[in-house]
Amino acid sequence: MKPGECSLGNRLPVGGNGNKFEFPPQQGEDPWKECMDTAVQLALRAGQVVKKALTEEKRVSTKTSAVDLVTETDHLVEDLIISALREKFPSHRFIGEESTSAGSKCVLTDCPTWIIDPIDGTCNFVHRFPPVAVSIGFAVNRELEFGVIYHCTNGNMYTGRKGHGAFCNKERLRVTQEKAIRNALILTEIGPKRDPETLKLFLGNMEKLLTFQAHGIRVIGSATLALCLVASGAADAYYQYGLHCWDLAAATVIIREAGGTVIDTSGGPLDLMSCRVVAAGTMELAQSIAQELQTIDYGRDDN
Ligand SMILES: O=P([O-])([O-])O[C@@H]1[C@@H](O)[C@H](O)[C@@H](O)[C@H](O)[C@@H]1O
Ligand SMILES: [Mg+2]
Ligand SMILES: [Mg+2]
Repeated sequence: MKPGECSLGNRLPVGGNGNKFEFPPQQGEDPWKECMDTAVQLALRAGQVVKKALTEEKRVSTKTSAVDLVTETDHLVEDLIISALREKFPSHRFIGEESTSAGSKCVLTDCPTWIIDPIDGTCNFVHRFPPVAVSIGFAVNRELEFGVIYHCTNGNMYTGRKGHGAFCNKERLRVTQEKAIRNALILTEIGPKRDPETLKLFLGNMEKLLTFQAHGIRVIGSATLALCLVASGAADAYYQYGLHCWDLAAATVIIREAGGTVIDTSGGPLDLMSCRVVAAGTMELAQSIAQELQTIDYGRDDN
């Protein structure tokens, strides 16, 4: 099988260029429902492991900087999730935060691909600060199909499936309709770089939005949970430089299915691998924020 090609086991793609994933239309079939149900069960199972480990002693290491933390639980949970999925869906592909950090290629092809952050908010996890999540996203033909984000300490299960809405547990999620920075509650995250130039740009972006009389800016330590708060209407927008595809994949589906928009900081379409994002309940607010931001270069996940 050549890179980018993938087989469905007993289901071969129909027509197309052999690389695209097309299913024969089958009445009532919902090709990815089984995958999403599996993701929810795995997020719950992984979330219990994280919750138990939160209060225990941890061995902490660092990755790209002194504040970019990782623990043995991040690795254990990612291995748990990927091994269970690989057993059930052997033809699928996987992008995991810790596998990527260990050298695996971070490449999105047309194949069904799972995009996993085993612990989002590892710094919070190390400090026993509650916002900690397991995030599982899923894409086919490079299109995000569904996202599952489990809040490990309060038990909220956020789900979103393309064309089927977004939920927190059983409650439907809807974004706000706020269009102006001056009335908005905005969330962001700091990212792992702490050099003086980056800090100047990060604080400058915050200062710019505050001079536009934003009601407030909040940093909670978990990009995925902050994006879920936008999807639930508890905040109006989110922006960040320095997050990754595994922070974005699941949450992007959830926000879109809650009626929100997720775009690039340039104001153009979202580029999942670009390590940057603006998300909001309305396109007007997303664009207003994007045009005020100074870019902080974090490279790309797929480089
Ligand atoms: O590493 P992790 O805890 O999964 O994810 C974290 C993100 O949620 C956060 O937005 C970012 O600022 C941190 O640098 C880190 O990437
Ligand atoms: Mg993580
Ligand atoms: Mg993360």
